[in-house]
Amino acid sequence: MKIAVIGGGAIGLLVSAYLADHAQVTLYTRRKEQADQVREHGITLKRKKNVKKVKVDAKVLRLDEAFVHYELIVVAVKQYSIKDIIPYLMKAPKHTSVLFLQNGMSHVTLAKRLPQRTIYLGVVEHGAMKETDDVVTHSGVGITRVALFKGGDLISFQRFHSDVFAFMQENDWYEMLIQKLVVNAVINPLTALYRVNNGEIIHNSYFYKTAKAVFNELHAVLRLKDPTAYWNRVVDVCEKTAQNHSSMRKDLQQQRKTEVESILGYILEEAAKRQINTPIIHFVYNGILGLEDSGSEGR
Ligand SMILES: NC(=O)C1=CN([C@@H]2O[C@H](COP(=O)(O)OP(=O)(O)OC[C@H]3O[C@@H](n4cnc5c(N)ncnc54)[C@H](OP(=O)(O)O)[C@@H]3O)[C@@H](O)[C@H]2O)C=CC1
Ligand SMILES: CC(C)(CO)C(=O)C(=O)O
Repeated sequence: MKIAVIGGGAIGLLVSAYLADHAQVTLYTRRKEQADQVREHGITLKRKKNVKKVKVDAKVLRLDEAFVHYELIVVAVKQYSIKDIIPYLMKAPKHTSVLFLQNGMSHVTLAKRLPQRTIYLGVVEHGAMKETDDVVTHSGVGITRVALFKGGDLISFQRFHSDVFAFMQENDWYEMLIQKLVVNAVINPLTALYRVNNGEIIHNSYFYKTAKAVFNELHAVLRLKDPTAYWNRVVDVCEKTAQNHSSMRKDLQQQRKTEVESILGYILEEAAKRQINTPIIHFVYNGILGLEDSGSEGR
């Protein structure tokens, strides 16, 4: 089986390295230097004390790429880069399946426009850190959940399964994405604003109150079926990743754009449609955009 992975960031490198055990993987990068590096040296995958070099082909993503030989294209760029990838996917064959692996919700609208018959949405519960263009650290072992978004179910993701890189097939893509969205909407912006590790959100009683207030607004907007279960999931992720910096905190520390638009921005759009007041989410959202704009967290 031939698989194309678009985006040589933390998740693109991680997924390419693990899928290469089961398939012929080509990584499509934005920069030529990275494609050359990966083609020449492979991907170095680090997990605890294990270091493994994996051979993976790599190319620069170009508009004349037709993706004709691939059964699956995995999209592993950030939410805000998806719009740049769409023109490439529009040219890919209709019979090639596409899997999106983003946090947040904005990609769902864009995915609807694609000509491909089969589209999957995925949620990555691993932690990954890109060290250099060809080195990735698997910093937290979790699972990857995959749900069919449209079309006939053509790929069994179980075939890519391994002990430390497991896949779980889900039935309801919306429920799967919303579960992750709620976790990211509470933890990521607050840890980034307060400049704390994930655990502090529940261990500091003042931050806990704000987290609960954000959650209550999320619940009002999304009308969560079982709010206690959703809240318990937020607490559980804070416990399990207590020492970690959230991705939004890291993005601000490194003066990069965050994914706040596709996380809180999505919630605010839904709130506006349903005419629900969400002052706390507005406050947090503007705080993140303000920090992004001033680049002040990096100092
Ligand atoms: N990292 C993690 O632990 C987790 C991440 N996720 C989600 O996975 C998604 C990807 O995140 P992550 O891998 O961390 O992000 P990164 O920022 O590490 O990687 C994004 C990659 O996309 C590449 N890219 C951007 N535009 C293009 C383009 N036009 N063509 C080809 N490549 C392009 C970038 O290239 P360049 O380097 O040249 O800019 C970069 O290598 C996000 O939605 C994130 O929320 C989910 C769970 C965990
Ligand atoms: C689960 C969590 C909050 C872990 O840090 C995450 O997905 C992120 O940081 O984006």
